Amino acid sequence: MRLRSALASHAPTAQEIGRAATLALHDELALSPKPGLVTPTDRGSHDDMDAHTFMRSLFALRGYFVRIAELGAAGAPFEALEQCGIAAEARMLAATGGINTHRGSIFMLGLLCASAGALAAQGCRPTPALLRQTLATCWGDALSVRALRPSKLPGGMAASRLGLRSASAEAALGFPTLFETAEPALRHARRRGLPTAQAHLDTLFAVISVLDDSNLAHRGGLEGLHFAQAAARDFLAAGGAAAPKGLQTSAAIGKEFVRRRLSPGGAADTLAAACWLERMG
Ligand SMILES: CC(C)(COP(=O)(O)OP(=O)(O)OC[C@H]1O[C@@H](n2cnc3c(N)ncnc32)[C@H](O[C@H]2O[C@H](COP(=O)(O)OP(=O)(O)OP(=O)(O)O)[C@@H](O)[C@H]2O)[C@@H]1O)[C@@H](O)C(=O)NCCC(=O)NCCS
Ligand SMILES: Nc1ncnc2[nH]cnc12
Repeated sequence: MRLRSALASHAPTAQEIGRAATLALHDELALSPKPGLVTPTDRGSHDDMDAHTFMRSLFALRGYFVRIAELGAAGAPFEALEQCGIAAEARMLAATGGINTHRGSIFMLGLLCASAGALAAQGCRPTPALLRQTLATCWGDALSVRALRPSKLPGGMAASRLGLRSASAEAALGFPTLFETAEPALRHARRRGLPTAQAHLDTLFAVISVLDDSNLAHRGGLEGLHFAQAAARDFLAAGGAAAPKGLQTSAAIGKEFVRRRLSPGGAADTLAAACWLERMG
């Protein structure tokens, strides 16, 4: 077998899996402009964090993603993943001075890295279909039980109060928004030949248009969530980032998000997870 095809077909190591997660978090942070979210030049709807906060956070998490991939490869139970995730949250909070930058990504990307580790232990590459199947097979029951537990987080409590699908519920269903909306949107944008920033922006808006983002619900209630979802649908219906006035329209939506104090943190995490899937491809 030629070296190139052999390298292309090898299962990734825990180091490669974890490194891709750290790079994917940077892919998301680097996207600019982004509606209501932190970018290298803008705090969006946040007074308590900026790009430096996120950089300190993602550096603090680089060992976590490798470790949780190793746990997945070792067939660890959910409780071990949970303890690893909680320890990572503590390191995130220590690095950010107590600011919650990546709690959602610690959860979503952590579970994806664990699934990729479990697949690699079988010599398999982490395709979207195999990742979703592995997540359900290895930890689906525990995730379903977790989703029934009342949330202690502002977003999760808002999601529960408003009858929305929280991050835990999304995980228990095998991250449908990631695998059925974000990954296809990014793949389609690449096939259209869009440059990376436009491909990522269209993917982010595709996620905002369908996700029960508990950050939006916590900050703006159902009205705020539905406003954001409708704005995202209209943006994509008008041609998205590649439309003649795409970037101006995106900036105008961002201005209105900031006026309403809206921040789609869950959509940002889902974009990062889609970037990770692409890097693992
Ligand atoms: C695992 C948990 C985190 C799940 O708890 P819960 O189900 O209650 O989750 P949510 O509150 O619904 O969401 C938690 C974070 O996940 C992101 N998110 C939001 N909606 C969704 C969604 N529908 N699907 C997927 N992910 C979603 C979001 O995280 C991002 O936003 C945060 C930053 O934005 P900001 O507005 O600043 O957020 P806050 O600080 O909360 O608001 P302000 O005070 O500033 O106004 C940041 O976290 C981003 O990542 C949601 O915030 C929980 O059970 C848990 O912590 N478990 C322990 C760890 C564990 O079990 N790990 C398992 C193995 S890895
Ligand atoms: N860039 C960002 N801005 C605000 N919240 C986020 N959560 C994840 N990424 C984020």
